[in-house]
Order: sequence, then structure tokens, then C-alpha cells
Amino acid sequence: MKKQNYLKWDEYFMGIALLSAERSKDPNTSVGACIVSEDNKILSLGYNGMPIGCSDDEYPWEREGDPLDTKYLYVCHAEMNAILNYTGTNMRNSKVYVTLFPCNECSKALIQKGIKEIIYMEDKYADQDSVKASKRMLDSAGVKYRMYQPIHKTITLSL
Ligand SMILES: Nc1nc(=O)n([C@H]2C[C@H](O)[C@@H](COP(=O)(O)O)O2)cc1CO
Ligand SMILES: [Zn+2]
Repeated sequence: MKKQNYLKWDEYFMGIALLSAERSKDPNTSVGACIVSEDNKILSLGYNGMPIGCSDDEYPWEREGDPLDTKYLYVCHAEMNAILNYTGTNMRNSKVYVTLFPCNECSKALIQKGIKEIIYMEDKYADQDSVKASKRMLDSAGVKYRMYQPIHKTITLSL
């Protein structure tokens, strides 16, 4: 009989999004994204980080203060990086597994790329306008979104 405790598709792709988030240098919120085709092939990965050439050590990671001295004007979101990291030509009808609900700017890009479903782990900024605007656009565009159902499985990786 086959092994029973294998990873289901949702667990596999969310697990990869979580592992990708481990690359983030953001001290407050690490985000990972995994874009998957209709037939369950991984198309691209991303995590939140500073643009290429903008040193993680020189740019700010602050959340408050003069906007120019906070991370927000500089950091690339995980979803945007996953889209930009894609080297193929067609992500229509794909899905994205993301550890945090996409903001309005990332949702615009996801919609324009033809992504049809968002599976998210956390929605901690649901009360912010960026997330409300995001959901409005996703609803209009017919993009489905659903929260990942955690199964509280722990995987230990020895690296
Ligand atoms: N969906 C998202 N994807 C992301 O990659 N981010 C990034 C931007 C920041 O680096 C961090 C949020 O920082 P904080 O406000 O929780 O300290 O997560 C944020 C969101 C929220 O919409
Ligand atoms: Zn975003």
C-alpha cells in the first residue's frame, strides 16, 4: 500500500511559500509566494525584499518615522517578486499560494497576469484600505480567494 502521510497539493505549495518566506530579511513580516499552473506545476517563487542592488544592510527596515526612512517605499512584495521572477510567457489561469493576503498593487498585477485563484495563509491587514481595495478588484475580476486550512503538520528540515 502507498505511503499515506504524503503532502497534499495545498500543503506542498503553501509549504514552499513558507520556505521562500524564510529568505526574507524583513524583521517584522516575512512573506512568501508560489505561483502554480492549472496543472500543478510551479511557475515561480518570490519573497519580500529590497530591489536588486539596494542593499539589505543599507536600506531601512523601519515601519515608522519619515517615510523615506521606512521600508515601505522600497521593499518589493513577495507576490510582485514572484510575478517578476517568472521567465515563462503564460501564467493565465494559474493560482498563487501566498503567506499573507495580497495588497491592492499586487492584486492589480495578479489580475493582469490572469491569475485565477489566491490561496492565502494570513489576512492580518484585512482592515486596511489596501486589502479592502484588493478584495474589491479581485471580486470584480472574478479571481477566487480562499484561506488555506492549516492542518498543523510540522515538517522538520535538517539543513
Ligand atoms: N501581501 C503582502 N506581501 C508582502 O510581501 N508584504 C511585505 C511588505 C513588507 O516587507 C512586509 C509588511 O511589513 P509590516 O507592515 O507587516 O511590518 O511584507 C506585505 C504584504 C501585505 O499586503
Ligand atoms: Zn503587495
